[in-house]
Amino acid sequence: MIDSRFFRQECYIDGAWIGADETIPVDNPATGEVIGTVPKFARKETAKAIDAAHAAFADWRGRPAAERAAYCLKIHDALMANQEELGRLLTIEMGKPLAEAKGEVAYAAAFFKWFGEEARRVYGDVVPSPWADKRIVVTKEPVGVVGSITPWNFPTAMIARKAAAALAAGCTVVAKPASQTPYSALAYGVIAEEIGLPKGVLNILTGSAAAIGDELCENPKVRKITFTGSTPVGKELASKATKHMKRVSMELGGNAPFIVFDDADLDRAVAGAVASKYRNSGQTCVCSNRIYVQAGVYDVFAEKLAAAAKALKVGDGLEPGVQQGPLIDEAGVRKVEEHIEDATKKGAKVILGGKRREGLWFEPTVLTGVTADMLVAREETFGPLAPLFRFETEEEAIRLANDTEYGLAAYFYTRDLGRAFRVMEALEYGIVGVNEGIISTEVAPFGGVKDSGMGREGSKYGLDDYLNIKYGLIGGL
Ligand SMILES: NC(=O)C1=CN([C@@H]2O[C@H](COP(=O)(O)OP(=O)(O)OC[C@H]3O[C@@H](n4cnc5c(N)ncnc54)[C@H](OP(=O)(O)O)[C@@H]3O)[C@@H](O)[C@H]2O)C=CC1
Ligand SMILES: O=C(O)CCCC(=O)O
Repeated sequence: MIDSRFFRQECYIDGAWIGADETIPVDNPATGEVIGTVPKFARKETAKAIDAAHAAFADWRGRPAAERAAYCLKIHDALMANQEELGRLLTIEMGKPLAEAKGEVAYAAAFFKWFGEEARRVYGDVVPSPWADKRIVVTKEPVGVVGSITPWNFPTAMIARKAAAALAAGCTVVAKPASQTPYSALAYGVIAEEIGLPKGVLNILTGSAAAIGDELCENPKVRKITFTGSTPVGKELASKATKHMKRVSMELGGNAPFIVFDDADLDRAVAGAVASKYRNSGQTCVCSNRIYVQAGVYDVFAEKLAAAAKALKVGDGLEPGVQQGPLIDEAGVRKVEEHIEDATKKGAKVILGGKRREGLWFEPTVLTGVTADMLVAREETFGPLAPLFRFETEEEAIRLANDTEYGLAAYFYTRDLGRAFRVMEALEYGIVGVNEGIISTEVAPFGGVKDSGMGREGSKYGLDDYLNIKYGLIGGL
């Protein structure tokens, strides 16, 4: 049992906490211990939450933007005031090191601040009219009830990216977190209660993913589906959402290339690769998945990366100084093993790590001699495995980097300004880090192209995903 007022084992629907007979156990990936349960709700309870959000919508959208902004800022303040406690809860259910978990809480809070500020800047337009006696007015309106489904790897921040934009825009929300990490999400219910957010504006429910997903997609009162998670589930949800022509935002899988050119600042590239690859033990959709290194610096880069990765401290995320927590579950560990096994069978060499440790930990791993025919070139590993591919020319690097159905984040390192622009423009990705391994910030648009999804989160563009445009023609002047 976790000693925290944020630890709630019931769902938050229409401003009330509701339990269930049927529950889902939740464990701590570092210890394997069951830390609690959450309700296993299905369609009926989801419909109830949707009704609550629908009933709350008219009042919420009608409030002045400044009032909605004030609530967002209160959520920001509550997250920051409880950063340590919420960070611990996140580490216990998800496994990431406490420093990263606290960083995630601050990252989540930043979205509430950003969108709270943006709420007051939802401008419209007056379009020059082609008629002397008519005027054209364009306004923006909240889309309505939003159904949000989020993954386990950023249980606090992924809800924030969606709910902050939705609430600021005037939408109400029904949020379904991942079953493996529900408590960080339910903590928003405690915050909503404490700051007096009107009931029904934010509802959080746990349970059967398929049943909740179906109700969110098929219930016509929901006007938008926003999802972060795997590409197959995202495609399924997007296709179901077409039944009622709902708006959709999809933040899906990635297969990020990380390119190191001969002219790169190698130490900077190594630091960027470590940050990008091993953040959250490799469990992010923007983690570099394929590291392409130009032939002239391949060996020295491999050596430096292995040395840096070797220094990472692996252990329970609550232990001071730990930088690599456990993976989320056994399937996650098996996927890393499978990628290593496949690569070594086809000729790759393990120069660091390569093995799991007792429990769900995996050693930070570096592979050399990796080629395009290996599994790791095509699939997202979602673990602490850095595969190094060798390339000769800029054209080859771009071709290899783009040779994937994904298009979320890409990274490259060069000191040549012309190359920086050329390669940035040639990469078919929604996000490109040039001489930078960490690209996330609430002020920039996060999102992908191709099978990595559609829509943008964060930034001034992030609000548009929650707004409909209305054109008014006023005649008879
Ligand atoms: N883009 C990203 O950030 C992420 C990408 N991934 C990728 O996906 C792989 C699998 O991870 P996984 O957690 O299984 O990702 P999923 O896409 O399965 O899960 C993400 C969210 O979707 C829910 N969900 C699952 N199935 C359905 C469904 N049929 N209808 C509605 N909602 C559903 C999950 O609920 P529940 O937890 O209850 O099953 C969870 O809340 C990872 O290894 C990684 O490659 C994973 C997480 C995040
Ligand atoms: O993995 C994800 O789904 C999101 C990555 C977190 C971020 O950097 O915003």
